[in-house]
Amino acid sequence: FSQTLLHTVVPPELRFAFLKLFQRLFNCFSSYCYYEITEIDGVNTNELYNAVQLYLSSSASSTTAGTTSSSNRLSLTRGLNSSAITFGLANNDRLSDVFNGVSVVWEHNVTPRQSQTFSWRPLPEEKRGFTLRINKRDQPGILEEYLEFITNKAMEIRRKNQDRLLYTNSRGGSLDSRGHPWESVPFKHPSTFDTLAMDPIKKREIMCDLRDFADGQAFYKRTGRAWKRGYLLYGPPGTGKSSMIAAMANFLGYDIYDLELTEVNTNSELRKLLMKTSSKSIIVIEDIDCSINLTNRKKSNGTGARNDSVSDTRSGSPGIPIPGDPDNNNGGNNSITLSGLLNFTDGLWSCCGSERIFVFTTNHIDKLDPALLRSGRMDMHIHMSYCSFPSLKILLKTYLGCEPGDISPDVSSDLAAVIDEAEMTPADISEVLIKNRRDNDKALRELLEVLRKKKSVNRRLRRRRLVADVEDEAEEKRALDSPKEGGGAANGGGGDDVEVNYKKSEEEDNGID
Ligand SMILES: Nc1ncnc2c1ncn2[C@@H]1O[C@H](COP(=O)(O)OP(=O)(O)OP(=O)(O)O)[C@@H](O)[C@H]1O
Ligand SMILES: [Mg+2]
Repeated sequence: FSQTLLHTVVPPELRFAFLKLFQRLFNCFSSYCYYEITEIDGVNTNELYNAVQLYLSSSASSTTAGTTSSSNRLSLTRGLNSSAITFGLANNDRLSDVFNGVSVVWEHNVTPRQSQTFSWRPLPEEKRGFTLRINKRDQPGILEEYLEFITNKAMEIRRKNQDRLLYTNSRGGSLDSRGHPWESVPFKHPSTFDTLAMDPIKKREIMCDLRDFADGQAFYKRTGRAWKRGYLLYGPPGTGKSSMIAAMANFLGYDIYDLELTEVNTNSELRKLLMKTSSKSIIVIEDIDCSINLTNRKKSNGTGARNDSVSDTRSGSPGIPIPGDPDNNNGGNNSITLSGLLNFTDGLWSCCGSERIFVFTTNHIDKLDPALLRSGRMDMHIHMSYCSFPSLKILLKTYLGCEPGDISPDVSSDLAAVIDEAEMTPADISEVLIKNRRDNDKALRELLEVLRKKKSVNRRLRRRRLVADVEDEAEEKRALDSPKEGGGAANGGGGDDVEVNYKKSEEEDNGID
């Protein structure tokens, strides 16, 4: 009505000035402030617009129950790499929100773009934006805090909606068209802490540790520590180390960077890879003992003068330069070193992002340099062990749907009696269960049989090892005593030992089997 009046009464040349005056008057008497957040800011996409859209989508989805939206028409979208559908305000719809006790109103404005002005990239046909209305008396205190809250919330929603990504550096040092050294695929591993077979107490401890880490921003800031954490997973093949990493990523909603160390040529390449990782991610180096030679940090450049206090003195392995050694400048080396790796996890560069978890896995913890194992470097050492009875119960539930009450007490106690000595990995046991998953009784029978067989094989092996050890010991004694008189007595003693141990273990075996 006002516009029609304006057009009829005011001559065209005065209209603009009149409109401005009217707006000023309106602003003087209005008790609200209005903020425009447009989709395109000049030629760039306005990140704040996307954040507001996502934030309002979470409120809008709850308005289907009719709480704050002024209409019941919502737009639905599904983004790239996302399995979730987001709700949004439809064109020119309004939504009220309350933050820290202050009410605000959002309006989504969509108007056709009038004429296609010159631009380096095609602009959308519609002009989109949000208008935020805040009461003038509330505005000074709330605005900044509210927008930061929206940005953080949007990030959280984006992470929750977006499928995890699995990155790899398997292209070697080459970069993709965007100059990125990592390649990514959607990460769809279904392993979770529910399906992971391990001691429930240990599992809860790990989950609490991860939760504390993810919620610990204030703690890490207060204590002056970099917001990162290291886990070393060790144990025989097939005990669930990789499954644990997938479960961690799914639990926290983090991406995974699977670092193939054999594809990295230099320390600086390693640093570049680190710089290109994002926050909220798990950086994984699998089978770290096989990736590079990480054993000896003794000087290798021929001088032999200096020995690092944490070095492993095993002989035979080629040396790795010592960090900070003036004779041995790592920066110029064209190979990756242990010090480079330690800087990667621990040094100043490791803090170029935040909220990151480092996970190393190995089948042979004894092969690792003590420097890697030192506390503070790998914060938690997690032993993935052979299947125990509590772990077996989880596998039976996952694969056969058997609750503990579904298994007869006899079978249950038979399984409990053999499982530890059978030393079977969860991977081996799951194979037996998968094969017989259509018939629970058959699966349990076969499992018991396999476990018993494995147990007696283990016993025989142990017995043989014991005999061999005692014989070796006796042999050594004989060699030492041979120049002296009376060596025969020592020999005789050693021989008796063998006999006694042999008999004892045979009796044990017969008794149980
Ligand atoms: N603890 C476990 N809980 C549930 N499933 C497991 C567990 N351990 C192994 N599995 C099963 O066995 C398969 C192999 O396990 P996984 O790859 O996690 O073992 P790993 O310890 O990483 O072995 P490797 O040392 O050879 O890399 C998985 O697909 C998984 O289904
Ligand atoms: Mg693995």
